[in-house]
Amino acid sequence: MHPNALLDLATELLRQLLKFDAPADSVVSAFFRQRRELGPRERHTLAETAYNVLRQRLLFQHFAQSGSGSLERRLAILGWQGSESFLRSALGPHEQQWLTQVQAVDRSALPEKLRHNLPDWLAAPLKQSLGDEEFWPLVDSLARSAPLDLRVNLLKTKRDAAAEELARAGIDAKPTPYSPWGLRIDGKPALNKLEMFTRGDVEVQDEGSQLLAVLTGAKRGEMVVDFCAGAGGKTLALGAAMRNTGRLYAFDVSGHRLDNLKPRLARSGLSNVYPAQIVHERDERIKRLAGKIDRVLVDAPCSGLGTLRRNPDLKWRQSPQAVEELRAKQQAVLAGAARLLKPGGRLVYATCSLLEGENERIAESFAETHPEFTAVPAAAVLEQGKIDGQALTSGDFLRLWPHRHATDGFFAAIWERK
Ligand SMILES: C[S@@+](CC[C@H](N)C(=O)[O-])C[C@H]1O[C@@H](n2cnc3c(N)ncnc32)[C@H](O)[C@@H]1O
Repeated sequence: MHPNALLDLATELLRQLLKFDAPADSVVSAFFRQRRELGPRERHTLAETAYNVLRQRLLFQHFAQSGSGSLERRLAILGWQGSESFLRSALGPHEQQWLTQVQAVDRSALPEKLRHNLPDWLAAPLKQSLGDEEFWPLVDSLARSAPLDLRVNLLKTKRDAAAEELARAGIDAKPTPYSPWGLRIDGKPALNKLEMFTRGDVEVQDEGSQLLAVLTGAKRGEMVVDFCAGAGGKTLALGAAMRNTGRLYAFDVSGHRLDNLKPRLARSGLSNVYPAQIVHERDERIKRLAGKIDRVLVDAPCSGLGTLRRNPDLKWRQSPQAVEELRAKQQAVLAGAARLLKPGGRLVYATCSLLEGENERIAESFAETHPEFTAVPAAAVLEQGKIDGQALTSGDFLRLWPHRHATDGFFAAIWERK
């Protein structure tokens, strides 16, 4: 494609994304669906450029105050992720000069806000949690894209065998450092055409997500509920850990999300999963199962800020008000789900948020109002599975950070019903 045409497309894509009226990944997918003529390299350049702008929006908006042309074109030039000579061949002489000037700016001398590219309401609590020194490594990790992790379906194959099959397809996969089921891949090869993927031997799943299933500890023959199952990433991991026995209920209020579980379930070979749409956390179905369940995972609706490497738009689409609303929901969902457990049963509350407000504070308030539950240290549970619990926890809780663990940000708290 001609450089001018590709730069125009990047400009148009940014125009759509910067409205922030839908998640970036769905905007990008819809944009590509309408332009089937685009090849893989062009798609890669467009998507990476757009995500780079979302990641460094404050810095690029600052630079874009100078220059000419539409704001989105200036941002596309600043965030360009293809070859520089290709980009430059699309630029007029003024744009060339402007880009050279901007590239020469010493970024380390810029104000903090232009270096961390976070809204104030988010930067402040993160600094508070991590301290000034560790805040910057987090910022660096959020500026990069995430690796691609796979969970090997042990019902169908072994981790070594899956890695060998990937190697035969020219894909280098290494065991993940903590999850016993994980493989990590560099880059983003198209996996969904591989036979091992359509056969259900592997699923794409961040190592952190896999560890939530490890913490739930579902066993053969048990009654287990995945309370916020969504498209079932964790359901599939739980079902495999149960060796396709017992009963695993996959609840969610969103029928649409549960629909996305169905093809994954078909690939997985699992027959112990019962997906069901519930109306809310006080649904009749929950009442009927109260006191009967061995393990409940509450993968709560949250701000998703732990996934900023993959979803950098969230820092611009979330707000303190939205987080407050989520906190109320999280408390209600956790309290509703807790009623399911039988004595001795295990409850896991998890989020993919980095914020203490959605994590430690929710766990603490649950503990205060639910004396019938005893806290279980996450490190102890991980160590039973021969995983380095100390490295992954803070106090009683699992606390995963992109810069420390190369996973998305995750939190989990565990209790046992007395
Ligand atoms: C973090 S997502 C779950 C992701 C999923 N567990 C996975 O691994 O792919 C949170 C889910 O909670 C669901 N949800 C929101 N309110 C709920 C409620 N009151 N009861 C059950 N699920 C709820 C949302 O529809 C969403 O799918």
